[in-house]
Amino acid sequence: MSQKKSGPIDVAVGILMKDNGDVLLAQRPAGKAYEGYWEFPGGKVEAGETVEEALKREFMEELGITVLAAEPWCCVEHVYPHAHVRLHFYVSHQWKGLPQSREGQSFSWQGTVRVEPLLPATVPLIQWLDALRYSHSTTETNPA
Ligand SMILES: Nc1nc2c([nH]c(=O)n2[C@H]2C[C@H](O)[C@@H](COP(=O)(O)OP(=O)(O)OP(=O)(O)O)O2)c(=O)[nH]1
Repeated sequence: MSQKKSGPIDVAVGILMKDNGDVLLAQRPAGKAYEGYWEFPGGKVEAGETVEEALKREFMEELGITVLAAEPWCCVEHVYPHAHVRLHFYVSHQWKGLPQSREGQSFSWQGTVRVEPLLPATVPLIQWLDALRYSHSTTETNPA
């Protein structure tokens, strides 16, 4: 008999932020729930992985990017018709590589976020981003 995991599914989500405050968004590919919606890149944490390991794996798989450092930012739970998710948002100012579309998705660097629709659980995060932008020191170097 197959066993279904009860409780929320953990998802690692990364916000790459340039020194000018732009953040990278991705469009969900065809065939996934909420296809065509915009989100921050990331994906489900697999068994035996930490959230940070999942984040690094997803960024390499989806974008070909090496995340060099990322800070946990906030955690949001949301119940969709398809899943109950617990989203672990990380912010990274340090990464290596340029985003490549390895799974056919579109990407966009956004200052004021204008892409839509956004995944419902991600919408509130957009307002909170401004606080982050203003708190980040602009003295750090950004390789991307
Ligand atoms: N990556 C990401 N997922 C989000 C965000 N907001 C949000 O509600 N989610 C939800 C949508 C999905 O239900 C879940 C992510 O699961 P997913 O199916 O995209 O993950 P995955 O890439 O591991 O996909 P798969 O291997 O199962 O195909 O988290 C967000 O900003 N980024």
